[in-house]
Amino acid sequence: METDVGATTSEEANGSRAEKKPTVIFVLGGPGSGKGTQCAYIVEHFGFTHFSAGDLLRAEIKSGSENGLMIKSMINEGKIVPSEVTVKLLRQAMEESGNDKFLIDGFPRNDENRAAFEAVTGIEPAFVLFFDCPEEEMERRILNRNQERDDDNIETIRKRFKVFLESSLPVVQYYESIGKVHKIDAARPIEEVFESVKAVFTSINEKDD
Ligand SMILES: Nc1ncnc2c1ncn2[C@@H]1O[C@H](COP(=O)(O)OP(=O)(O)O)[C@@H](O)[C@H]1O
Ligand SMILES: Nc1ccn([C@@H]2O[C@H](COP(=O)(O)OP(=O)(O)O)[C@@H](O)[C@H]2O)c(=O)n1
Ligand SMILES: [Mg+2]
Repeated sequence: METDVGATTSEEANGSRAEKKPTVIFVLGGPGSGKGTQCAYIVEHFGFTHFSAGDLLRAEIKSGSENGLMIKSMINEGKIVPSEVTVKLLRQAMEESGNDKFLIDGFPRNDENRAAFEAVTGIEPAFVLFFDCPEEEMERRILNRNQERDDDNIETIRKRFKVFLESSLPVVQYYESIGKVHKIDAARPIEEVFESVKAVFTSINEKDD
């Protein structure tokens, strides 16, 4: 029987009314698979705010932060920066954005990243987009990328591929095991890849209606 009409909930009464958690989609795939490129299109069409973990780390180096040198040397070695640093940057960026729908690209890159984000934010991704692309194609794309990144040289690229296989693919496999992965064939022209991406977002929106 409904007897509490007009009453405050216990959450309101103690001042800690739970806010709705933001929607987060993780965008994963090897280096050069097209994560950043596709995120730009998703933002245009579906109103998400996009954060690239790599971009946030590069901005942190530029800002002259005390972690800058450590981050720079890890990126140049293709290694994964400790989650403490990356999760803090992501959380700050999300808070400052004012939006509640996020595409997080290039994160989580290992199990430590995944567990730390969940522990700190309490957020689990709505789903995960995984851009599947052969290494030769990713290598070709990175070597043509022209973003003047210190890590876009053949020696570091090979290290990044190794880290991707050893540490990042297991995260994708974890999300696959709980049915959250939408795998996209990323070895096609940009527009064709986006057609598949669009189909994923459209079907999710329809489910919500
Ligand atoms: N489907 C595609 N076909 C060919 N080149 C692509 C495709 N998607 C992205 N690129 C190009 O490949 C490079 C890497 O793409 P980017 O989006 O930066 O990948 P990631 O963020 O996964 O490393 C960029 O120069 C981009 O313009
Ligand atoms: N979650 C993350 C993401 C990136 N990084 C670092 O940043 C580098 C570049 O990441 P990125 O996502 O910009 O690279 P791409 O996959 O876009 O080529 C990685 O090789 C790591 O050294 C990290 O340590 N942790
Ligand atoms: Mg990128």
